[in-house]
Amino acid sequence: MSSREIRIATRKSALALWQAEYVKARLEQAHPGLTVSLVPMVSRGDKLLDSPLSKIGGKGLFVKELETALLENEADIAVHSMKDVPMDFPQGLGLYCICEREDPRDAFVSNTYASLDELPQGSIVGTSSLRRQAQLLTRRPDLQIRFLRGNVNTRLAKLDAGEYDAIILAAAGLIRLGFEERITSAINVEDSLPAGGQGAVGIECRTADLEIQALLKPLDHQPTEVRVTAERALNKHLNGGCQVPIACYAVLEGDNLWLRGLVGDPDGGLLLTAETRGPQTEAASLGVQVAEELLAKGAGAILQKVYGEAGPQ
Ligand SMILES: NCc1[nH]cc(CCC(=O)O)c1CC(=O)O
Repeated sequence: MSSREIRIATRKSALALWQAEYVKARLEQAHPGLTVSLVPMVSRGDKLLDSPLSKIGGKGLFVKELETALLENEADIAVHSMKDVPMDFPQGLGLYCICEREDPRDAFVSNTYASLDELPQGSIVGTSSLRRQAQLLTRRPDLQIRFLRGNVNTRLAKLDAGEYDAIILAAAGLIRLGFEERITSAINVEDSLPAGGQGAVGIECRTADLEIQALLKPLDHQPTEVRVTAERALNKHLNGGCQVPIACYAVLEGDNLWLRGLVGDPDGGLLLTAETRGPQTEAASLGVQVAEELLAKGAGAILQKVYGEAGPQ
């Protein structure tokens, strides 16, 4: 079995390559003698880095090429940031492994100010996440949110060029790429509830490839999988992806899961929240439950407004 080669389809961004190398190292460590190689490819999302993703078809753009490579047997597994993985998989593919979660929080990064609270009135903050924007503007209606996209290195370079007073990034991406010291302050989940799956890496492969699925088993992290399952169930019920103002975050309390969800108006001023606690064996239904509560509070109207502008993913 270990004489088999595993080919990892990956995007070429620094973070994607880091994640693919991480999975390669973990697989080689778990299975001495196994050969693991990287198959780097350019996704449509990477070619369109400067346009608002919400206007060019959503996050799915980053995974489609990788999935095609799996289906055409040009690669065996694809490594993804869980927060970018669409809820549904093409026929013949599925998610078979979720690795241990890195810090799930959003990070405040500034060369001038120590924290969100210290930003002067009217400061310019870079993010292109409607989820971050909705939460920031609700807390600080005075801030000016400016569009910021590109990979992690590009975003930091734009901050350093003086285009923004501060930017918000996922702490996990910064930590993985060795930029932990650029995190000026991590933002409490109470102040910026993360995106579903943020900080977790997942592995997709062919449903029929039981041999690969067995090889992936040692990389699976059960607590992370349970948490991300609840978060993704919430997102799925709201038809959401990363490019919608939906946040959700689950933590384990013994055998119980505590799931918090939020839908916010990107223009600020309105954050709908809901939460529940229940047995971790019910992760998916807890997600649906919180999503239903958000809908009952009026989340549908906010999402309709966003989808109306961008189209559902
Ligand atoms: N949206 C892009 C993206 N996808 C995953 C990460 C970071 C790491 C992660 O969440 O695993 C990022 C960058 C960011 O949001 O700052």
